[in-house]
Amino acid sequence: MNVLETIGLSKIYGSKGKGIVVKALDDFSIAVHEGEFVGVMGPSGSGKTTLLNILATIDSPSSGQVFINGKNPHKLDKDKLALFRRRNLGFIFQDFNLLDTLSAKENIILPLVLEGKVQKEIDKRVKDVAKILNIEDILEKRTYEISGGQQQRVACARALINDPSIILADEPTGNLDSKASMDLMEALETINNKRGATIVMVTHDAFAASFCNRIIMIKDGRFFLEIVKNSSRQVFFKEILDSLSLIGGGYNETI
Ligand SMILES: Nc1ncnc2c1ncn2[C@@H]1O[C@H](COP(=O)(O)OP(=O)(O)OP(=O)(O)O)[C@@H](O)[C@H]1O
Repeated sequence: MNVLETIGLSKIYGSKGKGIVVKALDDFSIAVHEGEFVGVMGPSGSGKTTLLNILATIDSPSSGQVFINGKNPHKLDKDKLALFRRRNLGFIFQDFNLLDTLSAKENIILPLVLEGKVQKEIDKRVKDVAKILNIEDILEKRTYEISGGQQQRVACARALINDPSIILADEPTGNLDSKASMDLMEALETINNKRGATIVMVTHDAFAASFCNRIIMIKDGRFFLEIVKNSSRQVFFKEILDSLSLIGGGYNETI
């Protein structure tokens, strides 16, 4: 079953009258099945953030449609949309986006408190996700008392706690060192494998991308190519590097 489907998405910024028109997405269609871990890659300015913002319903498309679990969230009114997002989407951002006045645990349970869940249910869920993400020992700490890597794993726990239909991650390793990136990607891989979470992750990082099952490359707002992991992560990593050198746009210089 497709958890996510986009049909002919286009996004135009600016107005023709003012002479500045940018076509950030151009007839872009993808389908993501339940339980997939999909990476979105492409050169700077290719439309990745625009796509993620539209999927996250932060922005709306100029034309085309988005379906999440068969429903088009862009057609919902404000109240229904807030509920839809809380129940269907989990978010992981580059800069963690945790509230520093709250403890790690309080950050994680926020979506459940908003849903009015009972304490027993909340405690059980926190215990489960904390174990998967190896953050059991830091639950009572404030965000400024824990490392960046731990903060990002707390953010993952918050994204996962409501069992969303899909987790959207925007450059989740962007602010992490290589050890913390490795820990985070292993955690996302476990969430995907053991909990069957569907994840769509935008990344520049070929190493992080090698943990995905499938990579979609985007160039100038259009679908460019896709690669599917068929063997080991190491082989997939090499295939990703090869595709990035093909797509150009600055990737060639960094490889
Ligand atoms: N609010 C906006 N108004 C006008 N143009 C925009 C706006 N947001 C993005 N763009 C333009 O749309 C295009 C796609 O931008 P987008 O941020 O989606 O790319 P990206 O692939 O995420 O880039 P990066 O990897 O550098 O973050 C770019 O040409 C960008 O300048």
